[in-house]
Amino acid sequence: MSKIGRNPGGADRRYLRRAELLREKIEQPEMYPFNLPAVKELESIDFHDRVTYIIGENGVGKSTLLEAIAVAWGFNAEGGTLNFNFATAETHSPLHRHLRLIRGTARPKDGFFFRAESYYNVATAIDELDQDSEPRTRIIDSYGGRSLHEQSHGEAFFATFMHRFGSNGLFILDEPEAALSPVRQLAMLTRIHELARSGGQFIISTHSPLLMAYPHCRLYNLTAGGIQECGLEETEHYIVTREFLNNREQMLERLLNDEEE
Ligand SMILES: Nc1ncnc2c1ncn2[C@@H]1O[C@H](COP(=O)(O)OP(=O)(O)OP(=O)(O)O)[C@@H](O)[C@H]1O
Repeated sequence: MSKIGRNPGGADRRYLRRAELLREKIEQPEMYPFNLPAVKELESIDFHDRVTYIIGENGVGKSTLLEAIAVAWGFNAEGGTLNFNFATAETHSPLHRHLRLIRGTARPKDGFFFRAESYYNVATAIDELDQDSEPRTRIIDSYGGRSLHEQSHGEAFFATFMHRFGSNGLFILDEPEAALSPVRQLAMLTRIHELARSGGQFIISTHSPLLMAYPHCRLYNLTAGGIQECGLEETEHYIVTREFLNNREQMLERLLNDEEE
């Protein structure tokens, strides 16, 4: 079992310090989500005061872990702020009931659980809540004023990060790069920096080597062997991307193994 590194000494500005798995209460360890390799090996995970990245192969359990942390904190399983409580499908795992969250002394003033896969449902929930409300109390105004459904996926995601995310917030983001161009991903790094400097704490699951490049961070790699802390340049995402950009011709030749047509 792995016990993930503690934060070094100094002032602790984290809202969420640690998540611990309460293994003794698990009744069916052979069932999802307890049978996921990353969960099997998890004991506790310490969060960075600015950004904690959760990375790993498709299907390793990143969304499951992030969702459990978000739900244990009080967020809606399908995403949004702490005020959202809609549910289009009850598909979230019971992992949150087996997590103990160790909170900091400071309380966040803002927060958002963003998950790319169900952001459509958040957009619908906002439209519905705004349908009968006074113009001056419209929720969408805090997202930039334009229905998220009337924007492209990338525009809607980006409007949320730029307008809705505020100071002193806890932000849990599951694959926020899903619809963002490389330029927007870089702009998102700037936004993360602004928010982190004004008291924001982020937990981000991502496949993007651009988005995982924020330097004030802790990066955890979920693998079949458990969870390992690593540096950006040790990640497969960084290594494979660099290899490809530096040796595109050779890699394509190997990948496509072209025969005369
Ligand atoms: N409700 C469920 N019941 C059973 N298995 C599930 C359920 N939801 C997800 N899984 C399985 O659990 C594993 C982890 O899924 P999860 O979505 O957490 O992976 P991920 O690391 O976020 O993947 P990706 O990078 O593709 O988003 C997958 O093999 C998936 O098929």
